[in-house]
Amino acid sequence: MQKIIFIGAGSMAEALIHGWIKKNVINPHALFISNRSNKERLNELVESYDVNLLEDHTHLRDADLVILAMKPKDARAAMEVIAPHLSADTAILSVLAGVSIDTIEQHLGSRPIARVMPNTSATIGMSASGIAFNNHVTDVKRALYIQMLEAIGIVIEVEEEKLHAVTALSGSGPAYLYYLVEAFEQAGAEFGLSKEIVRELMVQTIAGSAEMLKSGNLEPSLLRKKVTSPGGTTEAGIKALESMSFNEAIVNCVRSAENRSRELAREE
Ligand SMILES: NC(=O)C1=CN([C@@H]2O[C@H](COP(=O)(O)OP(=O)(O)OC[C@H]3O[C@@H](n4cnc5c(N)ncnc54)[C@H](OP(=O)(O)O)[C@@H]3O)[C@@H](O)[C@H]2O)C=CC1
Ligand SMILES: O=C(O)[C@@H]1CCC=N1
Repeated sequence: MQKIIFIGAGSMAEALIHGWIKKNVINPHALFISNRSNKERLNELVESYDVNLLEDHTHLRDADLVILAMKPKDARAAMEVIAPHLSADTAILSVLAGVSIDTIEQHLGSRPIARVMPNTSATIGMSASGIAFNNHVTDVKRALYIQMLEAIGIVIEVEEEKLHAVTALSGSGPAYLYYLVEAFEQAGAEFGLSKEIVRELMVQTIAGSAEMLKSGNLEPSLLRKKVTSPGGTTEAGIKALESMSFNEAIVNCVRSAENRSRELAREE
């Protein structure tokens, strides 16, 4: 593709740009970026990635793909600005949480639309992405978009309705895990371990556990059992988690995020 235009140049847009350039999936010169007003941010990205500034919206006319990467609350205003400049068949790829394909079609007309829910690990090519398409996306384009996303992580095609859950799980998921590491660092400090030491130990523990889950086909409950010596330290720790309704807390976390995604869809 010769011309991919980002409408929105924040955290998620940069994660995609960084990952695609780092993995040589897309030539930086094929990427054009725009945002609402933060020119300094645009200049920073042009400097960092050698991408192009979208000079004005007339350049949207010959775009191969337009990527919507603004916050859901800003989507309506953004789409109203770009709508007049799109060609009839310009494809849209939206990373917006909650905002449905139907809503995008209401603002941008009937056209090929893909909804993707990636996460910021796209930065290092380790995203977990859910994707859904409308029926105007040809099989060739579906394969192309999936290939672009597979270059920066895993991609799972789902029904659009399931993207609420995907957003709540893997879209927001990195933040839950970062929060967990913050708690481990806080706990380690009580025993005189520096943040750096705890960080190194726990990052390796998380990475190793992830690899154990990926490499074997053992259930997490069995892997957990293999760690939990009867009457040992792990059992004591798990009991403390159970006493604080840890499992319920995680389920409620995901429920709340999934519900928020549905609210975002209604707010549009
Ligand atoms: N962050 C994440 O981990 C993930 C985010 N997402 C989704 O990605 C989208 C962006 O999130 P995130 O990158 O975190 O948000 P940021 O706040 O970091 O970035 C939002 C960007 O949108 C721009 N913007 C706002 N209004 C307009 C407009 N009218 N026209 C053009 N650009 C506009 C902002 O420009 P300016 O700064 O000039 O106002 C900014 O560049 C959201 O919809 C979110 O749901 C999806 C998966 C993961
Ligand atoms: O917090 C949010 O709404 C966005 C979508 C998933 C991750 N960040």
